[in-house]
Amino acid sequence: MVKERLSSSVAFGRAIAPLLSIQRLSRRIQSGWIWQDIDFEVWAGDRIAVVGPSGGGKSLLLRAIAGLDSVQAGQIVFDGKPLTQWFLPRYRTQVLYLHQRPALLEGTVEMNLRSVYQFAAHQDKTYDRQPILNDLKQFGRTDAFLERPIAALSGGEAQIVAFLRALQLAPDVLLLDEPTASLDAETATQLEALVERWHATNPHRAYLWVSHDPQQVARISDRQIYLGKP
Ligand SMILES: Nc1ncnc2c1ncn2[C@@H]1O[C@H](COP(=O)(O)OP(=O)(O)OP(=O)(O)O)[C@@H](O)[C@H]1O
Repeated sequence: MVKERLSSSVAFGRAIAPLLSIQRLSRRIQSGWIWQDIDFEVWAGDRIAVVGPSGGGKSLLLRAIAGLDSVQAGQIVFDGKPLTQWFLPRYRTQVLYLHQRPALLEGTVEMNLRSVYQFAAHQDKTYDRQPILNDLKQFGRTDAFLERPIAALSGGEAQIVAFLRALQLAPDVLLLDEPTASLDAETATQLEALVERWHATNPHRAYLWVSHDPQQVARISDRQIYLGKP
């Protein structure tokens, strides 16, 4: 069962076409349908929370939108073009999924930040240290943090690195899967601020954010997509 709650603030000043259109999307696993006939649109500027009980299929929805899992019916249209017609690595630079427990490579923080530029999909971009240093300041960290080995990072620090690695690529849409679930309140607030800054920098941007925390949902979203039993 999917319900969409719209706040009154999202109806005005919109672009003429949605960034993402989710059309009659359905996902089945061995035990049956997780969700069926999901329909909604993501417009430039949207801040959407994906909410509902555990097992409702929130992660599976984000993974499907990211093109990481296949679906049994329906389609996803991004920028006017069905996902099936997108070169997936290119699509995933623009619609970017962030795991709850991000995978980082062995080596230093900076090696991880640089590593994404090796991929063909990012070859039109170059690593820029200064904005990263500015962002790190927000987390109370200096240049020395870039030299830290990944193996020595806390879970929260690893999440910060994953965010910086993703945001430096300037995606259009972020798919955030409980990104602050394992963080202390201060780091969670800082990460929220980082996402808000990324979002506010360009009116073309939007995000879907899975959260179980009603207070966070109120802070970070204008609309909610509910997945689960009615
Ligand atoms: N790859 C998979 N194969 C089969 N079943 C899966 C797979 N991934 C998830 N599931 C099942 O699908 C259901 C929905 O999983 P999902 O992780 O999307 O839920 P969720 O709403 O994100 O839950 P939570 O809030 O606890 O993170 C769960 O019952 C889960 O066990």
